[in-house]
Amino acid sequence: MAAHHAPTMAVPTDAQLIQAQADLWRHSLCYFTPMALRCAVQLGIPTAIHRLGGTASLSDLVTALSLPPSKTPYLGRIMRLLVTSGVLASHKEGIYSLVPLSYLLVDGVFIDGEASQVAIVIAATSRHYLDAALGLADWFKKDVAHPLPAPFEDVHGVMILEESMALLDPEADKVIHEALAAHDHMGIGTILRECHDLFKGLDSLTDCCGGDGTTARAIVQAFPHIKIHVLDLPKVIEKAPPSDAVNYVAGDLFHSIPAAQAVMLKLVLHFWSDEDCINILSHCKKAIPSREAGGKLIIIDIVVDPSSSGPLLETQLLMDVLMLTCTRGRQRDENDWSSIFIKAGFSDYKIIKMLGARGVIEVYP
Ligand SMILES: C[S@@+](CC[C@H](N)C(=O)[O-])C[C@H]1O[C@@H](n2cnc3c(N)ncnc32)[C@H](O)[C@@H]1O
Ligand SMILES: COc1c(-c2ccc(O)c(O)c2)oc2cc(O)cc(O)c2c1=O
Repeated sequence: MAAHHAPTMAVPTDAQLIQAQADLWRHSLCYFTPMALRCAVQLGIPTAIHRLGGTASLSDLVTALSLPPSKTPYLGRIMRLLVTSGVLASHKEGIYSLVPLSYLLVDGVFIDGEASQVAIVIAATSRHYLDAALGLADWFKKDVAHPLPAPFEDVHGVMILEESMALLDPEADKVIHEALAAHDHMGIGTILRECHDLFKGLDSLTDCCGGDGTTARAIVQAFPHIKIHVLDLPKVIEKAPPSDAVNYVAGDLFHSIPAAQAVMLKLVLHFWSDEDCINILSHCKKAIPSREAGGKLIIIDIVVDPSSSGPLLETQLLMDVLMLTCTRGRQRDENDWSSIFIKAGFSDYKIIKMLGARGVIEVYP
């Protein structure tokens, strides 16, 4: 006879049902917020508000953006959603202004030498990402052999950031690379200001997977005596802007990492599986001297704080599901980090600072 289990939850009250229905609508429809954001960015609304002196009415925007005046009330409805979700501000009815988030979406605004973050919005709301996310349930049902392809690969037949993506859809590939650069480049200025001691006393540093050297050039500008090697794939190094300040090395981090007093992995490990990370970290260990000689790894990556709550944790978890959907990597909490450091042969680590969703970690041999 089947066992009867007591219901785990009492039947909701009418008040709870009314609230639950509203919450369900919000959870099912909240994807319209990024869609409204995409629409605003594609129309150029943040740039128009900035050029209009920081505030704009609906009719100012319609004129500045050459939209048909008949669309004014519809634009007002999109703007209302963007104000409610904190993307724009409206201190006076019908007058809109920028907040720091929308300031990041103004054309021609440079923060720490980096251009706007528009590409992040365009890539994250693009058909390729949405198709991959729509394929999640099918992906879960498939029992695929190791290495497990990400849903993005499952749906599109190529891994994100893989060269063949450019053959499949050159425009999408360009947007994804621009999003990667926008995501990764922003923040080195803050790191240099907030974690000055991180690089103090170093005579050499390898920026492992340092891309086109943007981060390395910022570090060497602040610490001119540090000799910096930038390791990345040959196709990336070939296109890097020439610089006397950094030594570009075309190679593969799974094979060899240029020796230095410290090796930095900034926004690299979240792309890779635990197994790959342990392999990468073991190579890094061979590239640095002992702790006594000042050897260390510098890891800048998300450190999920499961004990926190609110928008920061939600951001970290959304970034984790982005990684699940598009890569073979994941975002890690302190226990996850500690476990891969130990498995790669390191003796100790210290989380130097949390900068928003990201953490700055020193790892010692
Ligand atoms: C997420 S980006 C790193 C961002 C960069 N550290 C920064 O802070 O701007 C990842 C980089 O890893 C590089 N990469 C991927 N596979 C690699 C490999 N096997 N060896 C070396 N570099 C690799 C990519 O070309 C890309 O530039
Ligand atoms: C291109 O992928 C996107 C990343 C990303 C992927 C892999 C990495 O190793 C990274 O360091 C970054 O990150 C973001 C972050 C966003 O907020 C929005 C995005 O669209 C993306 C990417 O598309």
